[in-house]
Amino acid sequence: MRAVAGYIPILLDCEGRPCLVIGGGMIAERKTQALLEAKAMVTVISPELSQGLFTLYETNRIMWERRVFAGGDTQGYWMVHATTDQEMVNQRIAEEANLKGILVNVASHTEASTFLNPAVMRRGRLTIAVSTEGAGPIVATNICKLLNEEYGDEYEIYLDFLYLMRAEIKKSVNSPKQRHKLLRKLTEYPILEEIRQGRFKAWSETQIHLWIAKNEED
Ligand SMILES: C[C@@]1(CC(=O)O)c2cc3[nH]c(cc4nc(cc5[nH]c(cc(n2)[C@H]1CCC(=O)O)[C@@](C)(CC(=O)O)[C@@H]5CCC(=O)O)C(CC(=O)O)=C4CCC(=O)O)c(CCC(=O)O)c3CC(=O)O
Ligand SMILES: NC(=O)C1=CN([C@@H]2O[C@H](COP(=O)(O)OP(=O)(O)OC[C@H]3O[C@@H](n4cnc5c(N)ncnc54)[C@H](O)[C@@H]3O)[C@@H](O)[C@H]2O)C=CC1
Repeated sequence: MRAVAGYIPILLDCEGRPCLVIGGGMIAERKTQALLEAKAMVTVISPELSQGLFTLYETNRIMWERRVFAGGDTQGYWMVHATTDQEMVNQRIAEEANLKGILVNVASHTEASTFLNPAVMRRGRLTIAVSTEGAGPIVATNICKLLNEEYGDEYEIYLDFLYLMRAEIKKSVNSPKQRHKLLRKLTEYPILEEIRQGRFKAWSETQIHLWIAKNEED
């Protein structure tokens, strides 16, 4: 058994990157959907496709090579998902990708993967990813459902506000020490409460600069 906590959670920028999904069933469809949401360029290799994948192919959202996996197929890809129902094939895909240093996820065999897909919940700029390191994917999904109730729509508005303020502070305050002070102060400001109570109005540019000027002096 693998020791626990052997993974580093990271967020990957997949935009425009060539990703390969091998297999065309429901699991391939789920992994493809996630890749498309992250704006990846997806190719599927499989003799057949699920209805959902076929629709994506017909609408030119993915490329499809209608055949079984062959040695060398992973060449040139940035990331690979092995999702066939043939464990031996999935293992071969993993070995090949590993030799080439390509990120690989094996749906049928956690230990053969170089990365795992956590359960995910999103609220605008907030992403919460939950992993059980493969022990219980359904438990991970259930924890996400609980978090989904805890972190409501107010976080979307709140993080958009923080994003804007952070960008302004980075632009107009040169000293790193001052920037840190301001960014810390900003998170102490009761914006979330204001949003929850329906009292929050987006700050104008003048308001933002006044706040920066006032808090820089303190
Ligand atoms: C290691 C990991 C690798 C990976 O796929 O990245 C993995 C591995 C395996 N899953 C298996 C089974 C199931 N997985 C799900 C569901 C999900 N699985 C996901 C992730 C992960 N699954 C990664 C670790 C996550 C973590 O850290 O906890 C989710 C969270 C995200 C996603 O898939 O993107 C997604 C939620 C979908 C959603 O929320 O919609 C269901 C339920 C369902 O499908 O409804 C079942 C059936 C019930 C059961 O078996 O528990 C099997 C056995 C296969 C077999 O029996 O042959 C293996 C292989 C093994 O155990 O070795
Ligand atoms: N990680 C996860 O979240 C989960 C993983 N699984 C695992 O994922 C596997 C796939 O699940 P499903 O999509 O439901 O299976 P499925 O049977 O619906 O789809 C398998 C697909 O692989 C294709 N295929 C078979 N041999 C191939 C080859 N040599 N080359 C290319 N494509 C090939 C088939 O044509 C089919 O499209 C399961 O066998 C299971 O081990 C299952 C549930 C959840």
